[in-house]
Amino acid sequence: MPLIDVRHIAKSFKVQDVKNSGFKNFFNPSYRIENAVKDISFQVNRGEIVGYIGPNGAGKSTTIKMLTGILVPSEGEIVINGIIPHRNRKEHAKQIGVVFGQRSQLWWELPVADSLNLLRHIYKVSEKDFKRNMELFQEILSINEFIQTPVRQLSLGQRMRADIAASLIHNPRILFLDEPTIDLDIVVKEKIRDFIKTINEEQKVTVILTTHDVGDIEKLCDRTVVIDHGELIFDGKLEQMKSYYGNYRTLIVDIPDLQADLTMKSVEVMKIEGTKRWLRFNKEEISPSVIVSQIMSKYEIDDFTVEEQQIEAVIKQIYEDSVNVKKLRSEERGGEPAMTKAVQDEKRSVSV
Ligand SMILES: Nc1ncnc2c1ncn2[C@@H]1O[C@H](COP(=O)(O)OP(=O)(O)OP(=O)(O)O)[C@@H](O)[C@H]1O
Repeated sequence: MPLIDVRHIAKSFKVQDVKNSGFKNFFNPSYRIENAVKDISFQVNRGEIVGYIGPNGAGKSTTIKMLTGILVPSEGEIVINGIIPHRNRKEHAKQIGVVFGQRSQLWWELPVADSLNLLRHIYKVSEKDFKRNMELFQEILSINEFIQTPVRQLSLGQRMRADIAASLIHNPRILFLDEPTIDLDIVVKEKIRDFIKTINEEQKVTVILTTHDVGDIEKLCDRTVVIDHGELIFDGKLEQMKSYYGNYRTLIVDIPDLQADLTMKSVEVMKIEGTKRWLRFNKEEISPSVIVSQIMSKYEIDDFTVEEQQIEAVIKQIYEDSVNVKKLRSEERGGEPAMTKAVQDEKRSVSV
């Protein structure tokens, strides 16, 4: 049985229509329904680290809030280790740790040590477990450097380390992290990644994290779930994602004629820098040699290279809600769940 079972959840918000929010409509405001999450299902097994990613406004935080019991799904059902989060918040709180990157759960005026001590009493953590956890927090997060400092005086990196420690003080089985490395420098990012990896490997803590950082995904996530406009568009291993989105390549051509018009079917001009142009194409639809010969029939080419699709580029495209993602959603999925498509791709061992 999966540890986290999410079935057909949806979440809608009623929001006031800003277009009609003038004085005339003051006494009679109009509303629209914002469907933040639409029919999302996935399961997570114990010990997995899942990257939950997608462009801004895709519905990531809304999902995390439903998983933690903060929000009640408008439709569908979530069962986590036998508990329905919003129905049994108290019991659920004991089994989860939560970190929202942009908000602290610590007491602003208190030194970190006092906050951790308070949480220890709230959750009734034994002396032995508390001591062991504090040693681990020091070993990987170097928490002693700022343990006596009031939270309001911490740097963002220190605050995040303190928040992560606080979320794990009660040895939860599951950790939800919403943008845990946002705006942090690379040294702190690495510390946090090491820490997540350690608690996952040594204590089998299951982790779901949302992030905009490709490094977090590459270093931590066995599996990625991608959502866009509130819908699940991919669920699988990073490598599967590469082959799923991997039909795209970039041809970099150097054309001295700055006015050259490279409008072509199945080719998209992604970037222009001086005489260089980056042309993205689907290798199933057109080959680079055909593109080059079409260009050469009109213009002189000084140089050209074909770039392989890097995983960073794939993820970047997803974050940027690129044409690529939209195209796959509308043309290739044809209503079929993305996960099925990815698994089929793997079975067919589609080459990248
Ligand atoms: N409380 C709310 N009331 C109304 N609309 C909301 C509320 N919370 C989220 N939304 C809307 O739901 C959609 C999804 O928001 P959500 O914060 O879940 O996205 P996200 O993927 O976490 O985005 P980001 O990466 O920018 O944080 C957005 O259009 C957002 O404006």
